[in-house]
Amino acid sequence: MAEQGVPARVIVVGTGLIGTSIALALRERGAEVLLTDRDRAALAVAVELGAGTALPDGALDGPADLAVLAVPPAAVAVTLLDAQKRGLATAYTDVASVKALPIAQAAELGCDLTRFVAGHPLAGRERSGPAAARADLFLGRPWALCPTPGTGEDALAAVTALVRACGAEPATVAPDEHDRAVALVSHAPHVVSAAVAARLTGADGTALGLAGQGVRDVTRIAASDPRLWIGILTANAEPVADVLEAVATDLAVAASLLRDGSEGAAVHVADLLLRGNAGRARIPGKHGSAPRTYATVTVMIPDRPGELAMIFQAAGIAGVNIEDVTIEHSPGRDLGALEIAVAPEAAETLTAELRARGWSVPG
Ligand SMILES: NC(=O)C1=CN([C@@H]2O[C@H](COP(=O)(O)OP(=O)(O)OC[C@H]3O[C@@H](n4cnc5c(N)ncnc54)[C@H](O)[C@@H]3O)[C@@H](O)[C@H]2O)C=CC1
Ligand SMILES: O=C(O)C(=O)Cc1ccc(O)cc1
Repeated sequence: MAEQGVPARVIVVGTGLIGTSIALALRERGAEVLLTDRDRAALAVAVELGAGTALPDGALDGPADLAVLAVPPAAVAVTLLDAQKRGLATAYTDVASVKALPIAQAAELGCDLTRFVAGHPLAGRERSGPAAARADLFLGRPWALCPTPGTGEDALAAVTALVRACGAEPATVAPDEHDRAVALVSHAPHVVSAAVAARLTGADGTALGLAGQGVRDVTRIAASDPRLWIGILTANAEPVADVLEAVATDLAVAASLLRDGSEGAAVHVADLLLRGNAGRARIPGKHGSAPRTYATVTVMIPDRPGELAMIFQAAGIAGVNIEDVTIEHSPGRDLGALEIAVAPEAAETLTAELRARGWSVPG
């Protein structure tokens, strides 16, 4: 039985990364979840993972509390119309990364918008498909909701309950404002990441062998599915183009200043780097809290099975909470530098504990 406040019966249309992650989160809270996808293999994997059971083709014994449309942006409106014609649920939501266009398309198709609340979880991965799904994907993450003036209260309550059941924080925002915001914090960064990664297609072995954590960080999201992303970018074209033009200006100015080579030019390049520091510091920390500065403890780790687990165990014994970790691999060597972010007051305790157990903590 579903836990208190969790929608009892939910239909998920589209069992890819996001649909299956939502389904897994709901199953953990005891909800009944019915799944459907036009790709039979994606549906079969989601069922196999325990995300729910396949939605029968015929009539249901009554509408579900909620149908979640976890399909690409261009498919949201037609999928909503089809689901409403079948009477699948009493309330509907989607998860598309763009909001204004799918809502306008749904209105044009004559969908019942009183029962639809457009949504967008601000959590995801660079991998697609049900195999990459995780029940904890949305924990502590914002989830934008875009009710319109005609949205029914019951529908809003049902979708808000879904968001909370997934462990996320609902954030109400107008569709246009949402699209401008995500152009800045998600869509334009995606194109910039792709542009940097695209330079690597012509890189030789020497350059690739020298690749460190920086280029890995900047290009992580460039590994995403281009078919999904072209749909996102074209559906939010103007706001994304605005941000890209501003970034392009900064880059062009930096390039010409570097060619100039004078001391005055370097000061202007430094100004961009300082603005970068300031912008980065404004990104909220975990669970939307104010950004926090952590201390980094760097420990050299041999590439051996179980090494990381032992370090985490040592931190636990020392009573130190690990906030984040990154591993910097030395190309061609069986050694890596593990950077552990901890509260500044815990850095000394962790360093002493690791050294006492034989690890090398330089500095
Ligand atoms: N990938 C990410 O990190 C995030 C994606 N989103 C949004 O979530 C939605 C789904 O994205 P992903 O799960 O990443 O994609 P995905 O490619 O993993 O899954 C999409 C699924 O929808 C199915 N599908 C496509 N058209 C369909 C239709 N007409 N009827 C039934 N099923 C259909 C596909 O077969 C596929 O299984 C997109 O709208 C995307 O903008 C939102 C937040 C994060
Ligand atoms: O992989 C990541 O870190 C992401 O940022 C994924 C992501 C992709 C699309 C969205 O609409 C929201 C989040």
